[in-house]
Amino acid sequence: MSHVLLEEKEEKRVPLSGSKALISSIEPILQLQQLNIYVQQGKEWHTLIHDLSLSIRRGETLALVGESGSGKSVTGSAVLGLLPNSLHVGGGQILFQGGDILPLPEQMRRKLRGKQISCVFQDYQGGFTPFLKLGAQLVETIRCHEKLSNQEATLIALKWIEQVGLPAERVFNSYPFQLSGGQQQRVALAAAMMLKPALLIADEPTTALDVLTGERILDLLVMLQQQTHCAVLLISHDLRHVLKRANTIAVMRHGEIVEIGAAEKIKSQASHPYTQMLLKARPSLSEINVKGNGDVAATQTTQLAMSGEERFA
Ligand SMILES: Nc1ncnc2c1ncn2[C@@H]1O[C@H](COP(=O)(O)OP(=O)(O)OP(=O)(O)O)[C@@H](O)[C@H]1O
Repeated sequence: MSHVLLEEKEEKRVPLSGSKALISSIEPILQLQQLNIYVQQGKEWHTLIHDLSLSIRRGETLALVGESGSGKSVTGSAVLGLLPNSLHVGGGQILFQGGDILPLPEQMRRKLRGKQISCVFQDYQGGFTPFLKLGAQLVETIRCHEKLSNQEATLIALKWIEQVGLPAERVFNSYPFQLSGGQQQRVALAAAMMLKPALLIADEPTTALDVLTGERILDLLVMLQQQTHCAVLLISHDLRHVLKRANTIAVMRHGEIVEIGAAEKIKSQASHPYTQMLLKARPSLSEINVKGNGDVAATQTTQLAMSGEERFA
């Protein structure tokens, strides 16, 4: 299918009212159908991802979880069209808004990335140029994809910095190193969402952050997703961390999905022993008592306004 067709479909998108009930009536934004990815070792190709199928609808979050090395990031990279040369998609389809994007030339995949399929990674610093002010970087990204003047792009960038809970003008005029990790991840989220993508791939967006900052970033991600109704592929090694934020959970092990289902069902009736093991793997944040001035329940702490590390000094 052509890129033009993808853009036509993009324009015909119907915004949802936020009701999860509406989700099922809309065609999937992303569908992976029996995806197979191989790695080259010497002269041989070995299977890394085997017959992986999943789908995410508009307004839905699917969490792809599993232990380190299970193939989550490779799957996300395949959707983004960013697989390294040593890895190769050897079968299956990646349907984006109904069309298989695997056969598209790199130039078209690049156009999709950032505009219609965006991403945030664990390494938020890697996403920014260290010696350029953040505002200039956001404006450049916007103008790369939209025919807008500098002034128009600046207004959008300022709006989105504010949207992620940061003081717009100050952050706009800051270098990345002048912000904390949590603040930089907020700006990375603004950058990922400001072009209103149909699909956001969030690959371990909280792993490099402390637990409470990570919780706030995930809450922010959910809030932005509800505003924009994009589909989210949330990649995490921590099942319990994503349970309450995802509609669907897909559990990966050794390159295969071993269990997939509604988050509530996975939580209460996980059938695969590996899923059950992940559920027992570590306590949820709500079960951790944070020691501070007296014991403070972590769930309460996350509801407090941005504080400490995240407050813009
Ligand atoms: N460029 C590469 N060349 C060869 N093998 C790779 C490459 N990238 C990843 N792999 C292999 O693919 C498998 C899946 O890696 P992947 O990064 O997707 O795991 P993951 O589930 O995302 O793990 P983590 O949670 O640690 O990021 C691993 O065995 C890894 O060694």
